[in-house]
Formats: sequence, C-alpha cells, structure tokens
Amino acid sequence: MYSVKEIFYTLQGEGAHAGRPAIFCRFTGCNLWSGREQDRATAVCDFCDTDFIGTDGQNGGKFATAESLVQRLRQFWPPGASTPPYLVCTGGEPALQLDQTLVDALHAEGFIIAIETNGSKPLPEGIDWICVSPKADTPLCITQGNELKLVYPQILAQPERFEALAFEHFYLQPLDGPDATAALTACLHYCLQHPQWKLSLQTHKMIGID
Ligand SMILES: C[S@@+](CC[C@H](N)C(=O)[O-])C[C@H]1O[C@@H](n2cnc3c(N)ncnc32)[C@H](O)[C@@H]1O
Ligand SMILES: Nc1nc2[nH]cc(C(=O)O)c2c(=O)[nH]1
Ligand code: SF4
Ligand SMILES: [Mg+2]
Repeated sequence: MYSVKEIFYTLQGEGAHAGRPAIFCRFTGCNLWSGREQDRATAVCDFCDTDFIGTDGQNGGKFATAESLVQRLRQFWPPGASTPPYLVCTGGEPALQLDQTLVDALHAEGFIIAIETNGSKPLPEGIDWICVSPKADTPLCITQGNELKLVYPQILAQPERFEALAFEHFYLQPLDGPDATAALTACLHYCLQHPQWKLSLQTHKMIGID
C-alpha cells in the first residue's frame, strides 16, 4: 500500500533540473516532522514548506499495488510524447515508501525516476536522479548521489560537513520563511566565497505554479 498526498504535473522548480517538465508524486508522511503545526517547534526539521499529511490533496489516494500507482502516474504525461515520463518522488519523505517493487514497476513502464530525499533512510536500487537535502544534525545514510541541495542557513547543518561527499552538484537553497531575503543574501555570499556551491532558487514559487 502506497499513501500519496498529491500527484501533479509541473516543472521541476529547483536544482539542476529546474525547468524540466515532471510528474510529482508527493508521498504522505515524514520521519523528521509529524506535519502538525503544533509539533513544528520541536521537530528535527522545523522549516518545511509542505503539507504532506493524509491523502486529500489533488489526485491523492491510497494505492494497493505498485502497478496501480504506476498506471495512475502514467496518465499525467502528455500522450504521444517522444520523451519518457520524468517522475519526481517527493513528500514528505519518499524513502519511507518508495521500495524496490515500485522502482522496478516504474522502470518497466519507461519512467525516469528522480527523488527528493532528506537522505536519512536507505533507498532502493536504480533511482535515476538522487537529490539529497540534509536536515539539521540528522546523520546521512545516503552519502552519494547526483545533487546535494542544502537549505541554507541551518545552524545544525553547515555546508562544510557535506563538501567532500560524492555528489555531482552542490546547491544552497535559500530557507523560505520570514527571513527569506536574508537567507538569499547569505546563500549568495556563501556561493561566491565557496564556488563549489551553486545557488538553487525555488523558481516554481516565483512564477506561481505548483
Ligand atoms: C518538502 S521536501 C520533501 C522531500 C524530502 N523530505 C526532503 O526534505 O528533501 C522537498 C524540498 O523542499 C525543500 N524545502 C522544504 N522546506 C523548505 C523551505 N522552507 N525553504 C526552502 N526549501 C525547503 C527541502 O529541503 C527539499 O529539498
Ligand atoms: N515545481 C516544484 N518543484 C519542486 N521541486 C521539489 C519540490 C518538492 O516539494 O519536493 C517541488 C515542488 O513542490 N514543486
Ligand atoms: S524532511 Fe522534507 S518533508 Fe520532512 S519536514 Fe523536512 S522538508 Fe518537510
Ligand atoms: Mg515543494
């Protein structure tokens, strides 16, 4: 059984694939925050910009089998497209639900699979694009991948802790919230002084799409 908060077709807003058309599958639940506002202040991850509780979002639901979820996801890709469907698994924390059975069923239908993960849980084999976004002092289980996208600033997660890990791209993404302008300035200065790091903007928020 897979619990999905919402499914939507949009552009990847963040990171190295910003601008790329993608189906988003937002899985329910996270291991670093309950998702309830009254728990935010005491959560390991206290700045989340996402509602991932339940299955009541757009096209959300419970899917009894991997095949049933894959067939639903397939419907969001334009019919007859010459490009294979590009899926971003997110959440919540998708590593809590994305298992080998689902990865294999997606690949059997020709999907390219990306994941947005906090990196604290193991992943099934064969995911095509791994984006790890570390949170506070949570130990990383996933220490290699395609992009490491650190929300910045985080007092308990300094960039220096991650700079030697085996990722192709290192991004700082400004912490959205009441101090978003200061966070952007801090990211800019850090990148300019440490050019291993690039700036990731949440472009979907700028243009008002999901
Ligand atoms: C909602 S999370 C879901 C995936 C996974 N749990 C994770 O944290 O990577 C999706 C992306 O949004 C980022 N994010 C969450 N809240 C944010 C905020 N307030 N400002 C900037 N990025 C944020 C996360 O770091 C992650 O890269
Ligand atoms: N357009 C768009 N791009 C995104 N990239 C990562 C997102 C996420 O919530 O995981 C996200 C999202 O919610 N929307
Ligand atoms: S780990 Fe990801 S989904 Fe969980 S609370 Fe943090 S940003 Fe939100
Ligand atoms: Mg988002």
